[in-house]
Amino acid sequence: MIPGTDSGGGSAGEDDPSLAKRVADRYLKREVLGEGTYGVVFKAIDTKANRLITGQTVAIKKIRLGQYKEGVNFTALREIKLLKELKDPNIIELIDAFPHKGNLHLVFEFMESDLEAVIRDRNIVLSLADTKSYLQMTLKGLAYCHKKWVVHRDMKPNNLLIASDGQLKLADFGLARIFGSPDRKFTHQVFARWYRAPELLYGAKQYGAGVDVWAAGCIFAELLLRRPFLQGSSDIDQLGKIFAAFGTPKPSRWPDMVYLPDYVEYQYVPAPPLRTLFPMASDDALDLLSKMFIYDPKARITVQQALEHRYFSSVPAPTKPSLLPRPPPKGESQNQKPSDFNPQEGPIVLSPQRKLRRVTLDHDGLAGSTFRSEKAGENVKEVRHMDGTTSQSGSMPMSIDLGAMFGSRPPPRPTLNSVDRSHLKRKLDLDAEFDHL
Ligand SMILES: Nc1ncnc2c1ncn2[C@@H]1O[C@H](COP(=O)(O)OP(=O)(O)OP(=O)(O)O)[C@@H](O)[C@H]1O
Repeated sequence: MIPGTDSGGGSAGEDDPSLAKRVADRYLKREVLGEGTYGVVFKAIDTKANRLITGQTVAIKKIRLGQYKEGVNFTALREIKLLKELKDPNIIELIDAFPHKGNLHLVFEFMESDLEAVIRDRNIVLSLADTKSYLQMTLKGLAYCHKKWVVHRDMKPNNLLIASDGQLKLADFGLARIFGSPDRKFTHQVFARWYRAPELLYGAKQYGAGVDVWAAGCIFAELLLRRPFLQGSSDIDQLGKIFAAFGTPKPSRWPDMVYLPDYVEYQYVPAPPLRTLFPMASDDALDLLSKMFIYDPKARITVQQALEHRYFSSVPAPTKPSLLPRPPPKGESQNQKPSDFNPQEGPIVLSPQRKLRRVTLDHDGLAGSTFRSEKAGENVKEVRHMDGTTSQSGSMPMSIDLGAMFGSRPPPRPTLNSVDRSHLKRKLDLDAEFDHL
């Protein structure tokens, strides 16, 4: 137990404000590391890690409680206590959690880098053994949590953090469940869609560990391709991209599909050979990928089965974590990511006519019309069809041109600098606020 905090099993300072202040005093705030879906993250020094070690670097995620104020004390803190009990080499350790000044502070072990930085770093060459190692650590972390009945639901490469010893650790476990589905208007969530399983995209309310397997499959694919695999610009487009890659599912292949809340029928397209999408992958890698991308979540491979797949026992053996190639630690390269996002680049939207209810024009300076999907209320710039035509509503072509889907260079991820300067402003404001801790 942490000195100066309660010993009764509750989160530190949960019901005693002076105790919360004492806990907050324990952490010396350093720079802002970034801002995510749930709040801003700071680097901090733990001045009282334990009697022997002081000055341990930690990362503190400060979660704005605003909208959760009513319910967070009981449900969320109880869930967070459960997260504190998750201890595994491939799970980021939640060291402490305490409320302070209306915010919830989650204290994590500090991590030097993340998998997104590895994938994006063009100076890094990833061998087959390196890819195998990163995937294996991802699956091991998932296997531990699934055994404890915790589903991540928000797996993506920037949630896979990398420690100084090369160990990959899953972060943000359980936060989606505790704090609800994040608001998709945040840029972060736009990317989360690329890793979302088809059952989630079809609006499944009840889902299982299979959503994490699908996301891990997307991450595996991204490691092989060195770019995000299925980059949908809306939920509808995401399903279109998935079906273009793996063929439109027939109800015989996924019987529960037609009962999902947002189910719509897509025109049938056959699956191209997987090998055409991953020309460099080994046969074992392709076999595992195909099992992680099975449509019916009940038939999809489990994480444990994936770990036992022959891909992991065949040569080459996974690289030892300490020998894995890594980008420079945070701070050295973090803020120098090139901005290559082009907001003028319209997404390709493949959407069944039935999905469309309303199409509005907007005039915010970016080219094209605004597409509003009935399901998610998402606005998408310009509806551009596979044949190069554009339209505002109605008769959308149902043909899928794989060349258009996979041939062209995908739009790169936006960076903070290029798309959302207001985030930066908010970060700085919060930075000042944290000084009062
Ligand atoms: N334990 C940690 N150690 C070091 N840096 C961290 C840690 N946790 C988060 N960060 C960094 O803080 C920033 C914000 O992280 P956060 O997890 O809140 O959002 P994100 O991963 O960027 O997006 P999302 O919330 O959508 O997952 C990121 O740059 C992330 O790498």
